[in-house]
Amino acid sequence: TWDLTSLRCNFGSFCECDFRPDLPGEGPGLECDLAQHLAGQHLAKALVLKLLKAFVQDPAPNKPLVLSLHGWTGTGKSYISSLLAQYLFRGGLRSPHVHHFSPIIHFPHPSHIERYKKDLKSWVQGNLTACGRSLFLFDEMDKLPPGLMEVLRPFLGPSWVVYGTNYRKAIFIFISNTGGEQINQVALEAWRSRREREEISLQELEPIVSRAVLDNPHHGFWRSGIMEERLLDAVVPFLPLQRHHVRHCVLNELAQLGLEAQDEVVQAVLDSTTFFPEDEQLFSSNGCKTVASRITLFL
Ligand SMILES: Nc1ncnc2c1ncn2[C@@H]1O[C@H](COP(=O)(O)OP(=O)(O)OP(=O)(O)O)[C@@H](O)[C@H]1O
Repeated sequence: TWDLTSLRCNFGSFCECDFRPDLPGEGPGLECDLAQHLAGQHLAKALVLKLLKAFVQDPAPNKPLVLSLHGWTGTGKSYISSLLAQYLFRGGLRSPHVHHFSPIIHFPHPSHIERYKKDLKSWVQGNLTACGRSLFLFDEMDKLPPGLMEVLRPFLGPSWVVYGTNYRKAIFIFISNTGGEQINQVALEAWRSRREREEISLQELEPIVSRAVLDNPHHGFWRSGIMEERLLDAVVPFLPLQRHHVRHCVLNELAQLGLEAQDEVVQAVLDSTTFFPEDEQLFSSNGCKTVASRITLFL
């Protein structure tokens, strides 16, 4: 049987599939959701919104949008990615045009690297042929078998157009903890010298994070040429979360459960959170990662 959508998709570069971007600042939309719910990430929020708006408004982008998210555990990298999927694609993470790769699930055996390479390449190519507006999410980039990511390089640049499908409309997001310790150090030094957290700039973090990636042989970009050829549109740093950010996460979670903010619950979650460094007790050891599960203990 003929599927009309895929027929249109195969023959036209206009195919937008499930792509329904909803980004603007007023009313519901990604910007509003991030403003309300994303705690403590002024750089990531501004950068992602700016790049995404420009990309989505461009009917013929000259390369795919390629973002690499970096930061300590539980600081919102997966969270922002799932919101992005939700506000770009009907069905969000469950849309058939949103593809999520996790090393443990998809690439568990380093000895199968050649097969993974072949499969990944044909998977990306096949899906981009079906829909130029696809989102590819790669989690835990620092746990991938070495060499795998080099098959993606041709898809991330400006010149990959095949069979009338515009490969340059895709979005690639890469997530890792690489650079997290370095970002934490900058945030700690800022705090120690009484600088506002919001004064920390991308210009100061970007080279530090890029260096950490280039120096990490376990990161998927290692020797892939992706960094060297400047195929990333942005390195997006996530700052470590402080006590008041964790509090924000607790309030988000309670609202999500349809519950009023209860001081005892907020306090109990904060009391059970561990902070570092030892002396200052400033940043949450696992960000907001275990907030949801701990809340249920105190309700
Ligand atoms: N900055 C934040 N603002 C609001 N909520 C957050 C933030 N960071 C984390 N959370 C909450 O904590 C949960 C876990 O965070 P998330 O999975 O995004 O962490 P991560 O940065 O991807 O961590 P990891 O590096 O361990 O994968 C999210 O689903 C979200 O509910």
